[in-house]
Amino acid sequence: MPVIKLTDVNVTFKQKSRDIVAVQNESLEIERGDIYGIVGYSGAGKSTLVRTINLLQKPTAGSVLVDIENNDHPVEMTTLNAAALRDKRKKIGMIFQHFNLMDELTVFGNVAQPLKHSSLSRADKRAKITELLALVGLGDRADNYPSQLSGGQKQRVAIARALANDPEILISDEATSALDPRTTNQILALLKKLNQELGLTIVLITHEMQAVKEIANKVAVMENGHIIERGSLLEIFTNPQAQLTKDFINTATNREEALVKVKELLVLKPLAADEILVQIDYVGEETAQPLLSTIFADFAVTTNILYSNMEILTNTPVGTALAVFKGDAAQLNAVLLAFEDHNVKINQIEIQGGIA
Ligand SMILES: Nc1ncnc2c1ncn2[C@@H]1O[C@H](COP(=O)(O)OP(=O)(O)OP(=O)(O)O)[C@@H](O)[C@H]1O
Repeated sequence: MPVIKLTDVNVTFKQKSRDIVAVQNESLEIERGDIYGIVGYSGAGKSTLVRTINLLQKPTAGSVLVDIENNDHPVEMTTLNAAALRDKRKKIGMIFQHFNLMDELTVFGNVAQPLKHSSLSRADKRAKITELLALVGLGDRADNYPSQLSGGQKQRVAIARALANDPEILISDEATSALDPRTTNQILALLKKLNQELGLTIVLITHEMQAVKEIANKVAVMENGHIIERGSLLEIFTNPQAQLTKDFINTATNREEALVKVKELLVLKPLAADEILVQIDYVGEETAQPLLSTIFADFAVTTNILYSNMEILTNTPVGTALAVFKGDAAQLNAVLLAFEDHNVKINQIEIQGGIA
């Protein structure tokens, strides 16, 4: 049983002049322990869809099942009364782009907020807050005020606050969008640690595919209120279908940029008649590298690698290389077939103004 199951969720905002359909009959299942990235440009409907999970946004239609207790008895959130909903929401923490801390409270006071009505004793609350601050790396900042903290530290306070009631699910709504790249990576690393150590399910709303690539194991891409593509991180990165998905991936890798540069280079210094430019895409280190290392011995084809990049996505190496192969036509053809036989994607790339 997934921990979150949205079915045919529709959210329509009634405006004076027209209705805005922010989410159009979308369904989404999130498994316990997932870090599920929801990617899309501003206005795609990401926040609206995800906010239906804790009913911060009431769907116009559809079902929102959440199985917080992990007992295969999910709760239909849309049917809960106010008290029951408050109770469930405690188990769904949230963090935001602008942290939403209370400036007049100390770090300790901010993290204490969600525990105001908890049945814990004063001493237990204090111990809990101290433990949470240590967990997010702010053990020595309890008495500071938000104005004394950097953006990354503020987000850590917000994370500690979101964890105060031991949630099962954490919704991160553009939580790293206001941070610089280094701080972003630190916050993402913290989220990953919480996912691994606490078993926290994380829903990561973002317009940055880079963030998704760092920590998510699943991805949904949204556009105009629809999920236009979804899958494992590996599937989405290695075999994107929609143009929008491809665009997002290009922003998170420098593949496209490398190709443009290599093409420019080869216009200036054209390929010889016995040379071809190829793009090699592979998944898993056992695939392309052994082939590349024996091309000369096997086919008398020489290789000049102009660009090569490998990333680890959910523990699997995913690589791209741009290379010039040089040899006689029959041998070049044999090389291309050998790569395909080993499930390595290889494409010959045409160079405008050159012979390829
Ligand atoms: N309370 C609201 N009233 C009216 N329209 C709304 C409301 N909330 C969102 N919308 C509209 O719904 C659409 C989806 O917005 P949503 O915030 O879900 O997008 P998003 O993908 O999360 O983008 P962003 O990252 O900019 O918030 C937009 O057209 C937005 O203007």
